Amino acid sequence: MEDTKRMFWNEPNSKSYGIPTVSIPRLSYKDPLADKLIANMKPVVLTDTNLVGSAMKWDSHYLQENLGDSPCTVYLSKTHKFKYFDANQTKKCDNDFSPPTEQIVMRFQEFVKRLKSWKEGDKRLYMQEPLNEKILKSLQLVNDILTFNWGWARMQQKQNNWGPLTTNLLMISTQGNVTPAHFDNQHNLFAQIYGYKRFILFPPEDYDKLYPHPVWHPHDRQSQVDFDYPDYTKFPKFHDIKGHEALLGPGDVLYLPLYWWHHVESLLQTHFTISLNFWYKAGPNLCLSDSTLYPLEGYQKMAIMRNVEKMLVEALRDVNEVGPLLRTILEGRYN
Ligand SMILES: CCC[C@@H](CC(=O)O)C(=O)C(=O)O
Ligand SMILES: [Zn+2]
Repeated sequence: MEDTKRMFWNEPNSKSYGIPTVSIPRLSYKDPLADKLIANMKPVVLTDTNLVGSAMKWDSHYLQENLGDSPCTVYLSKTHKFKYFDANQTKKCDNDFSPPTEQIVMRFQEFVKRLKSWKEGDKRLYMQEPLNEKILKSLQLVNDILTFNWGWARMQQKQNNWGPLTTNLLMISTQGNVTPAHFDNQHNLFAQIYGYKRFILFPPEDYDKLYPHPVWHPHDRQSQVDFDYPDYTKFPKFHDIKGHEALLGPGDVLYLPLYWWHHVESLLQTHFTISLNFWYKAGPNLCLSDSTLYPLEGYQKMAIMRNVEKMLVEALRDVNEVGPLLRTILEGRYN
């Protein structure tokens, strides 16, 4: 197994996918440029927000003490990839969809036990559980959460017109796990608590280079391109992709704008990584109105493309008719 590990990972413990990247700016949250980047929906790493300062003591022992018998959702994968899928969308796939990961619920203490004994070659583990009353039984943990830097988070939410906070997802991943390239339709303040994660981001307008699965597919919002073995015949434009890269360590917060693609991996410096995200719904500026500025931004065009695709699936009923109809509109008229 050792060789496999070496094959995939070169120093410093991260894969090289052969994708040219530029660094995402790392700024103090006090730097006016930081707020400017966030206002313009550009990614930025903030180094000193203290957003989850009270969680910096969260290690497996502390969390076991405070989450012990709480049920938590754990994904298992035979590979290092944890590609999200919506189990409710498999019916349109006439059973040729095989889930790439297993989802099980186990007591947190059981998860920690398996995490600690995990070794290369075992099924990989990825615990992903929203912080809510279901698992928050310890006053100590509730107090930690109450002492997050909510003032700063709320100020960002307000001044950037984000919608409501929907989720704080607690993530605990075995080293080397990868969340393949996808986008979310929420703004994200991603806080790294323990260990290191490497992000490669792509702007919304790279939609054509990342070939997302169709909107009706269980892997909606996920790129079809396997970054380890890209199929350049099927996905030729992936050749021209350029990324924005950031290495996140304990205390760092990445502002990951709505609809920005991201590929995320837990590095090998530590046996596991701990992260907590803050997902905010999109604000009203996603809807077109009299005050909309033209030309439209990449994320606005992405929303339009998704709405058109969804409308066609709805209207035609048969997903196999969507392509031919779009080609009829396009060929000889718009190309
Ligand atoms: C389930 C969420 C996974 C996370 C990426 C990662 O840390 O592996 C992500 O994609 C996000 O926070 O949006
Ligand atoms: Zn995501």
